[in-house]
Amino acid sequence: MTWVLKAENLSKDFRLHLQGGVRIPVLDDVSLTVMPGECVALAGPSGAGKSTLMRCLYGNYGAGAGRILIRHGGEVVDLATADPRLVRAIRRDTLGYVSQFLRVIPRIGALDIVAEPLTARGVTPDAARARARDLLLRLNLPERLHGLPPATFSGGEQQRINLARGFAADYPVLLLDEPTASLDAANRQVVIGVIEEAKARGAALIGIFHDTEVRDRIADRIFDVAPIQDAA
Ligand SMILES: Nc1ncnc2c1ncn2[C@@H]1O[C@H](COP(=O)(O)OP(=O)(O)OP(=O)(O)O)[C@@H](O)[C@H]1O
Repeated sequence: MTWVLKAENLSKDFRLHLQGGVRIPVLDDVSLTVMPGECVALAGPSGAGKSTLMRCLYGNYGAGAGRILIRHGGEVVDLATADPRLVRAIRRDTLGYVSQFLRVIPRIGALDIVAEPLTARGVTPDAARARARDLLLRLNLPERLHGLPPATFSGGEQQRINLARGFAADYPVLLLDEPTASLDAANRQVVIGVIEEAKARGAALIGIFHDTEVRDRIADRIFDVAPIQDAA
């Protein structure tokens, strides 16, 4: 079997222009290879750079050095240097990201927010909504909420909509940022089940899981993100 995502010698600094250009080194020579069907948990103390690494892997932050290779449509692409149109195509077809907080779109109902990654790929609206409905119900989001814009939903409801959106489209690679942070025990179990199914179909998952019970259940290995002063 061959890898689906490979970060090679990744480095990332932040430069604080409002503070006289102070440089904050966060990632230094990080290399990580992820296989299909594998779940890698990013670990390390607060401030070590886990979220920064995730954002680099999604192409949100440019890397100061290194490559982020991803298999996309039979080709290997370097996300760190890909042009924005290709990055959009990768995010549509190959690389999903479940962030901690839902980005609410005014006036769009929960069902359509979840169905959108599928319709973006050309799935018919009816089929996309049917899949979205199934996932929302499985995540205990009652039907009466499906048509409503989620701006006023609780934190846990919004997180479940985000999860349904992330898992609707069967991405080959999925990034998960604390996917169970706002959930009760019953919903955590549902999410563990959804994640296990994604792994079984061959999805590669990279996540930050502060919830150790969830991490122990689903992670195949831990990848330590070392604070830079310790790594030196
Ligand atoms: N946009 C930014 N500009 C400047 N510094 C940043 C930025 N984002 C993160 N940092 C700094 O980078 C370091 C790593 O932050 P990051 O959020 O990646 O850590 P983390 O390991 O995810 O922490 P936590 O577990 O607390 O969420 C921190 O020192 C943080 O202050």
